[in-house]
Amino acid sequence: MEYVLSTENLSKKYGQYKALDNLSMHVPKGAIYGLVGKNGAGKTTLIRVICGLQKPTDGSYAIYGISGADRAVCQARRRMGAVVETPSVYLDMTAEDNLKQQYTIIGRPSFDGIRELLRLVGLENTGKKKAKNFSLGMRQRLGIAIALAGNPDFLLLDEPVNGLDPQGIVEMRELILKLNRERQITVLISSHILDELARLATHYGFIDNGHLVKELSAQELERACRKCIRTEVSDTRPLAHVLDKLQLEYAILSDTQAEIYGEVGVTELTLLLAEENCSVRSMTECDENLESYYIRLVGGGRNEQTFSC
Ligand SMILES: Nc1ncnc2c1ncn2[C@@H]1O[C@H](COP(=O)(O)OP(=O)(O)OP(=O)(O)O)[C@@H](O)[C@H]1O
Repeated sequence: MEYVLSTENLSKKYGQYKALDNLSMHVPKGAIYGLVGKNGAGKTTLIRVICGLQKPTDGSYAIYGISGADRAVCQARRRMGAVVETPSVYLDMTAEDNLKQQYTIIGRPSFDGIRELLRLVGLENTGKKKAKNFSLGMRQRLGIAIALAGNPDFLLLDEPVNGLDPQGIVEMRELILKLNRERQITVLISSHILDELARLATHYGFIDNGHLVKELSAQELERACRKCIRTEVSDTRPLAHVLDKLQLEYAILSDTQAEIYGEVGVTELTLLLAEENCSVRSMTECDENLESYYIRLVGGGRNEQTFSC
């Protein structure tokens, strides 16, 4: 698999405090990678290191396969755009003038493409309105337009929906999806708003105390969060027989334990098992979502409801 960004045991210390602790992650090309972590987990620090705003204390990272320690990483960074913390927007300028300013800073030879960029982020009708009079959502989208000025194919967004109203959140989501699907831009989004990430992300990295606790694709997460009934019986052989008859999907975990997927009629199953002289010791419904999965990973309980049999 081709990775736009990979890190290997990346560490960043502030004095004795480890903001990043042996963090290893991999962002595949074309992904929308959700970097999930609570406040202070190290998300912004990671993005700042990748952007070259801070030096790592230890470990390594590579952008498009080019090591962060290599001089050529500056070239690789030209393919990156980022909005870190608050977007860097000139508040006394219009959206168009902000983009002209950015074009000049990065040395683009003409202002061609600015109208298109404004259209892309939904700011084409803001005319003479200055950025200081924009809503937070408009300012965020202007920040993204500025980050897109250099035509990057990798975009890093630090908490892009923080503080946005529901309308702003929907607009941001549509913009990110459009950039990813229509312009093939790989996106890394840091967030702790899990519901929103779940609508976008194709891959996830869960960060806690500066360490990447788990990395997986959306499909793998879906499988891990699959609704199931965890069942303990006297013997899983008759259970398997009954489940085959009922055409239910299942996984045998041990001689006495199994997971059953899909809609299970608990009473019917218990009666059929009784006919096979198989007794049910317990049935536990497991129904996870991104939030409960995350809480289980970084400590806390699992979303479970137990039926006593
Ligand atoms: N310049 C700094 N000096 C000392 N400590 C810092 C510095 N920058 C960040 N930290 C600490 O490093 C830890 C990680 O901070 P970071 O901003 O990366 O977290 P985060 O996951 O982005 O959190 P949030 O969601 O609140 O922005 C925090 O405990 C923070 O206090």
